[in-house]
Amino acid sequence: MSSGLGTDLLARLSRATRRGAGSAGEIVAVVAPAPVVPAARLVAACASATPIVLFQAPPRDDEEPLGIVGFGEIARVEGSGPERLVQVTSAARKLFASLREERDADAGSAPGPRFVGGLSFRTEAHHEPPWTSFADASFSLPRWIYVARAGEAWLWLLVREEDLASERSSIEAELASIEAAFVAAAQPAQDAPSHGAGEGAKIEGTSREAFCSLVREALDAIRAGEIDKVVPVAASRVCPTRSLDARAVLARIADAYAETTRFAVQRGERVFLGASPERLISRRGRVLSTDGLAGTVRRGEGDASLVRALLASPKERREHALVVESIASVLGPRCASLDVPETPTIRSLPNVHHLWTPIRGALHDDTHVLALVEALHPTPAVSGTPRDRATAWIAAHEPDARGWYTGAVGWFDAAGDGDFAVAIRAGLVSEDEAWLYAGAGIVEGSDPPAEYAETRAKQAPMLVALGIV
Ligand SMILES: C=C(O[C@@H]1C=C(C(=O)O)C=C[C@H]1O)C(=O)O
Repeated sequence: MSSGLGTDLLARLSRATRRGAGSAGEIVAVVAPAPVVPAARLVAACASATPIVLFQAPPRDDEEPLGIVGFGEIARVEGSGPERLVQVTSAARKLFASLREERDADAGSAPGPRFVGGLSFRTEAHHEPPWTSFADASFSLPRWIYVARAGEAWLWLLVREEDLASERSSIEAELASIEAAFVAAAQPAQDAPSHGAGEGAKIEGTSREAFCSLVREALDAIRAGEIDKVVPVAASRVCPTRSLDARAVLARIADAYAETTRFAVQRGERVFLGASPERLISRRGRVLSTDGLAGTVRRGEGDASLVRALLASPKERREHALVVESIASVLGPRCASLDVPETPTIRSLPNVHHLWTPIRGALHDDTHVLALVEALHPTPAVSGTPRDRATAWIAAHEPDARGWYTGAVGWFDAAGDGDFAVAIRAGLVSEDEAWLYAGAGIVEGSDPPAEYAETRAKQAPMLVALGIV
């Protein structure tokens, strides 16, 4: 590409290393302005640098969209068990302390290096297939970090001081392929004919009858007073008739669901990717925002009356209120002010409408975004109420491992700012299979076949991205 991004970044790296004290263990981070391109398409256009991570937030009324792409890894921090996020926070803090940021004047406002990754729904001693390569919590500090914000973008390159000489040629090769990817990503979207699962692809998994009987068991537990709400999840496995290209699937879901948070985390041969409408938490300094999102209707004919019925349904409103109350009770004590609208509005997506309560607050102190994730996750939107009993019900009754589905995916930086989305409307894609998931909130009055239909509607984004519907 003619922008000279590669030459520019390499020259900055050389200058930075000449300036530096060169202490072993130090990570040098250099940054240069980069072209603004759709983040998911940049991932799709760059096949060579792995693992990949992506976090692409939607434009919201008062905020600029933020696109983050990571290629490769300079470090990975992981945690397991109940302390998983404490472990991640402390390992990340050490890495941030060893990071030396070198910025020229034209990159003074570039958002700094950041970790991107996520966490599973619940902690496990060993994750079951297909989730074996996904730890309880796992975050990448990428070697290459593309950050786009407010019509500007930058590319960071992170190198360990002691590896500079030995890695120079591989860095140059990766940079050449990333430069080529910037050119390709700037072209108008083309629907590659090879993106999908192929003619005759099979889907196997939880049958309608099996899901309905799971819902009936949930209703029994609700009637017995054990729980008020629970969110069972069903899994399906797509067996393609040709090799799947996870990056192409990602580009497709990202284009089709631009109003959602698009994300991807690659571990080994598998990429967990999706388009989530639900924000778990976003923190900038002491300002936080989150979504109460629960209560769903499938879009269809007479859309306006479907919306009115959703807003008027006591059952959907109760299901929604349980989520909002729980979020407010977790965040209330941590906040100097918390704005929780009294009535929900509607969040409309191409496949479904949801009841939505956007919540904003001001923290008392500089609580790290990961501490907020720990406090909020899992919300009753993906587990139920009371939370511990609902989660225990899920562990005892759900037939398939949900892994990171209904966990959270996001990023955090050295200041403890970050954004996390609830990891839904997502699937786990590798060359030879794709696992899709969907859940539905069950409360008293839920109708099993209607809940099953709701899970089908929620799988639409992944099915479209896989070329199945
Ligand atoms: C569990 C899922 O979605 C959640 C459940 C919802 C509901 O039951 O109405 C709505 C939004 C999400 O919080 C899913 O998409 O798999």
